[in-house]
Amino acid sequence: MALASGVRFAERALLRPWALLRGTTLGRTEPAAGGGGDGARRFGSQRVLVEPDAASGVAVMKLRNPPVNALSLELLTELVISLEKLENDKTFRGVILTSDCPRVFCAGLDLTEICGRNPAHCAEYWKAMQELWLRTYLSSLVLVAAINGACPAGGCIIALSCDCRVLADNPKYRIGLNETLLGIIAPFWLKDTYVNTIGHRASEQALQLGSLFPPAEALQVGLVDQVVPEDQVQSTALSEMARWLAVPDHARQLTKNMMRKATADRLLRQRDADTQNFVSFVCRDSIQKSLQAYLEKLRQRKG
Ligand SMILES: CCCCCCCCCCC/C=C/C(=O)SCCNC(=O)CCNC(=O)[C@H](O)C(C)(C)COP(=O)(O)OP(=O)(O)OC[C@H]1O[C@@H](n2cnc3c(N)ncnc32)[C@H](O)[C@@H]1OP(=O)(O)O
Repeated sequence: MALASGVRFAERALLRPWALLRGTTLGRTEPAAGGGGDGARRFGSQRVLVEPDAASGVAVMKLRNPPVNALSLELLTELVISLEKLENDKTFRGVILTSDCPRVFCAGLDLTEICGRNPAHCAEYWKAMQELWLRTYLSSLVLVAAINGACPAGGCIIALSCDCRVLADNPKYRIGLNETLLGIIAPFWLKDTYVNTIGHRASEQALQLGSLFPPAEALQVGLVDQVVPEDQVQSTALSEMARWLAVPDHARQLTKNMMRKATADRLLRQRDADTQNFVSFVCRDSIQKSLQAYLEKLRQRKG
């Protein structure tokens, strides 16, 4: 997507979010299969499908950026806008976040967005990543992640930003922050999110080792709240949602804010410096070589 450079992503997203979606179809509304009234209409964009149920106040948001839901700039943008749209519609109190791609929830950062790209592009990309994290982490909605596939790195961060996580019981669906194995370092706000979820010692170990946990271990360490057979992920996510929605919104929202604000504020205070750090780090020759080699390995693994 060719975006004018030099203008901050967040400013543009807040002022004219639709302008970011050149070449996408966000806002399109179409009847859901077998659906009838407004509550069954779905909307969304090319890469984010939203199935709203006005009656229950819950929307299912599906990532569909095949083959692996890598977080491209377009996907990040569309996620932020879809979430904002639901936040602004008082009909909705909860969102179930899941994948429309088989076997993968989200493969994390789209490495092609930071490999062989210029610093301006990397900066724009990183600002979009920050924006998505801030929006999800502080969302007033109840967010439940229905993790129906592999969930490494940036995928794990999206899941950790939700209020609750349900993981399908499949040994291939591993979850965790594996950045060190790519030769990169999770920034402080990813680390903080990890620590807030599984505690300091477990994070220290898992972050350094780049651990990707299979379901039983993910449950044991507290990375996910439930592990269920694959065909029960959605229904369990809905049951969890009902449990969270049974709490009065204002009390739950204020409590969420109390628990998360300090972590988010830490990034808000130094967002530009964090972007600078990211750009200067990923643009180093040595890091570019590591990323290139990792991408190459992924591509060859397939054959
Ligand atoms: C002090 C300074 C501080 C600054 C800090 C800077 C560092 C910032 C760190 C930011 C934190 C976040 C980091 C990340 O998210 S990095 C991405 C990590 N992701 C991974 O390691 C996952 C890699 N992918 C996989 O393991 C598998 O693809 C997966 C298990 C997800 C699915 O396996 P499957 O067998 O189903 O699919 P394939 O492996 O065959 O993949 C299909 C094609 O997709 C391409 N692919 C996969 N992952 C990515 C990706 N993340 N980005 C881009 N492309 C990806 C893969 O190459 C295949 O492509 P081809 O079809 O062309 O072969």
